[in-house]
Amino acid sequence: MSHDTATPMRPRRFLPAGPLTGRIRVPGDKSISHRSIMLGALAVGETRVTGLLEGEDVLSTAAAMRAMGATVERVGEGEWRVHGVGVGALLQPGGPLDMGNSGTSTRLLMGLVASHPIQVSFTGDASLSKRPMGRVIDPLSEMGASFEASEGGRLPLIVRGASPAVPITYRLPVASAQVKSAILLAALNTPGETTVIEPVPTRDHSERMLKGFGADLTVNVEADGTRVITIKGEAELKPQVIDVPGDPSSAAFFIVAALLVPGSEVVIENVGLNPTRAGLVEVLRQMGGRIDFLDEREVGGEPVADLRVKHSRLKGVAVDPAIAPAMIDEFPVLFVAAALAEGVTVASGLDELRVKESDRLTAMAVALTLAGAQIEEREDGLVITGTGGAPLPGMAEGARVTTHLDHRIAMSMAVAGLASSSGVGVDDIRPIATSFPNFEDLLASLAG
Ligand SMILES: O=C(O)C1=C[C@@H](OP(=O)(O)O)[C@@H](O)[C@H](O)C1
Ligand SMILES: C=C(OP(=O)(O)O)C(=O)O
Repeated sequence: MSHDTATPMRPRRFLPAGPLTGRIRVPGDKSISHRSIMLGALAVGETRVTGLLEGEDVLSTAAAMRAMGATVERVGEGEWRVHGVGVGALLQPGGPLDMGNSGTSTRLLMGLVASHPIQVSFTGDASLSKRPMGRVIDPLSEMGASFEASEGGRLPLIVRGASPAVPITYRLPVASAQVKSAILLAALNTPGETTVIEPVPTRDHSERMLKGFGADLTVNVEADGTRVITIKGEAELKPQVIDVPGDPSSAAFFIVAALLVPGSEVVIENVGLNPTRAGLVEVLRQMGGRIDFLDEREVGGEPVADLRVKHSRLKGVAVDPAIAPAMIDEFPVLFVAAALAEGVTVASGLDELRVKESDRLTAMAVALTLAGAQIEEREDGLVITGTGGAPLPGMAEGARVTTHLDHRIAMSMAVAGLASSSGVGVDDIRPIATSFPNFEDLLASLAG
């Protein structure tokens, strides 16, 4: 769904809150939800999914897989059934695929299409149309696919799949799970063995799920931590039953809100804690955040726990750049936590944040400054001097921060509003529905 034309902007002011208390459950993990539908659509037979995130990004993936021949049906809240067409049997869609705001849908589906004998045109909203696709065009071209992209390798673009595609060995030049996954998905319908070399580990849901669906995939970790992922092509995927764990990237907003608002104590149930995703909790604990894991268990092949979070006095830290991939989507809300900590937080090595739904370094530097925080923007990160626990001043009535069609900026600044003296105005909360449709309801339930 595209926000730029479909409905008018929805501004909202987020006011200071009293203690946040209670138990909540956040929606299913967005990365795992996308992959459940894509892999289900390639398996022959019925894949059953519970806990699927019904956000706009995942609905874009569902619509695209339907357009390419799969049956993708909602049978209840978060409960979906997918009947796949089989690897190699995707159909040419009748028209362009609208990817809305979703980078994951676009890049992973470009990979799938690249090794099928079809031609597909991809479009997206104003935010997605600014994001770089060259990073997937390069390896997929080596595999034999051809592309007609807009200037700078951007959407709208056309992919012409290769049949047969050519297996490659590719060393990732950027730490990106989307690029890795695009190549692995293309490899499913490519004869021979395709190898992706990952010098810096990124989220490994594709590897876990491809193995779960029966693909022949191996991961070797070298002495320096480099991961070498090899997958055999012309795979036959078997349908699965998948229970999607709660999204740690969505839980992040409530973790930080509970840490910042005095008197808060919140339990967030069923949060995915895959080590390639759990960086935020580690950094917040280093800052002095009181976050306990209750009832640690496994859901859908992923580690999960209930998180108990209590208001805490946070201290600034130098964030180790090596942890960035394990919390890449959580930096905007970490910056909010840092703005109320005691002392200075330095976050660096974050060039990738400039090519997300917005330039998240500039967007957060500008927004937090408007809310009264002390921020220095650097080329690859931010330096934030915290208030020492005092609320942010907030903003005058009628003033609004710009979210640039970026859900994570909107939700991060909502949290800043709760932890402010006079509230924070957000210019547009529509994008929140891309990843977290019931964010406002859960916030209201905790604020009593
Ligand atoms: O593979 C995925 O599901 C994702 C990978 C990350 O993107 P990059 O691969 O661009 O880092 C992340 O930011 C995005 O929200 C989801
Ligand atoms: C970067 C994100 O998503 P995507 O790349 O799928 O648009 C995100 O959800 O923060």
